[in-house]
Amino acid sequence: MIVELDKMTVRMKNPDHVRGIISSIKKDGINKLQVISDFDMTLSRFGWNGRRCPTSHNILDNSHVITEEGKKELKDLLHYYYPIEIDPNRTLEEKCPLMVEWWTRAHDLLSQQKILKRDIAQIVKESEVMLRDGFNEFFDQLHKNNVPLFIFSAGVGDILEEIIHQANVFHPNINVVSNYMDFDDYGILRGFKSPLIHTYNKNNSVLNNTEYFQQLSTKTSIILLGDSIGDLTMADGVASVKNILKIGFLNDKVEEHRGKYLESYDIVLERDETLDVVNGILHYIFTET
Ligand SMILES: Nc1ccn([C@@H]2O[C@H](COP(=O)(O)O)[C@@H](O)[C@H]2O)c(=O)n1
Repeated sequence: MIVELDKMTVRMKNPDHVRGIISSIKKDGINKLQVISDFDMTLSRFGWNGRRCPTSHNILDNSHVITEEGKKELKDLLHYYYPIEIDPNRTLEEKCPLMVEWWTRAHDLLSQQKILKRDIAQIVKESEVMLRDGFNEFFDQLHKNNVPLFIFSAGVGDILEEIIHQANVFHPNINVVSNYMDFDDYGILRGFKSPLIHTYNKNNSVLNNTEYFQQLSTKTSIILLGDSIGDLTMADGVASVKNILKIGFLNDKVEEHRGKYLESYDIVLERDETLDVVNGILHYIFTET
């Protein structure tokens, strides 16, 4: 029914279950659907031409406005904490305080760098960030069909919004919750607004009374897109979920993480830098039969 599900990059623990959820979403109709997605390494690419693409944090870290010493300190943090973030042998209880430590230290370093609000657009333009192939179709299909897209990101909100704007796909159906920069009256970065969102607290605890989801209480079918085990709780604020299809991009240390991802996500996309499968599913749901 969806040819993209036959791609070599697709793995499913229970293909019949997946087809069942997709059929239920289609049967319940477009009016009941919402998409909840992570940003970094989910809507943006993990790699291109054998090189890692930057996260929204990395875009700032590597930019011309950061001193050489600042760049080194930020890189040292990345090299220390990223392996912890993706370590399958550590528990969430172990990881959470360390993630808070990473984000806090990185945000403090960035806040000492005199970053100007007016430089953000240029910083993004000069970066190597790329949205996944097929992003135009993804954003446009959702917009055209009035399907809300909620982007829940532990990245930097100002940066990811600018990326989406520069790609000309920031449509009115999009809502973002992320870490936003706090600029003073002179437009100089002074800190980051709370609450701090890291990989493993993407749930109700950082959504203001889940006001957004309350407005969307009739949207009982969900397609969830993520690249980390932490992304699986992004839909926890939705009161009445009838159908949920969880699609996970497995980008890094694929063999080591495969088992856990197959247990957790309905569809696992291994080293797939495209949105082909998501677009195929959306196209099937949106096409009248
Ligand atoms: N200082 C930091 C902190 C985090 N990261 C990475 O950004 C990703 C953001 O999370 P999403 O929820 O948007 O996927 C996260 O996976 C961290 O690896 C960073 O690069 N620098």
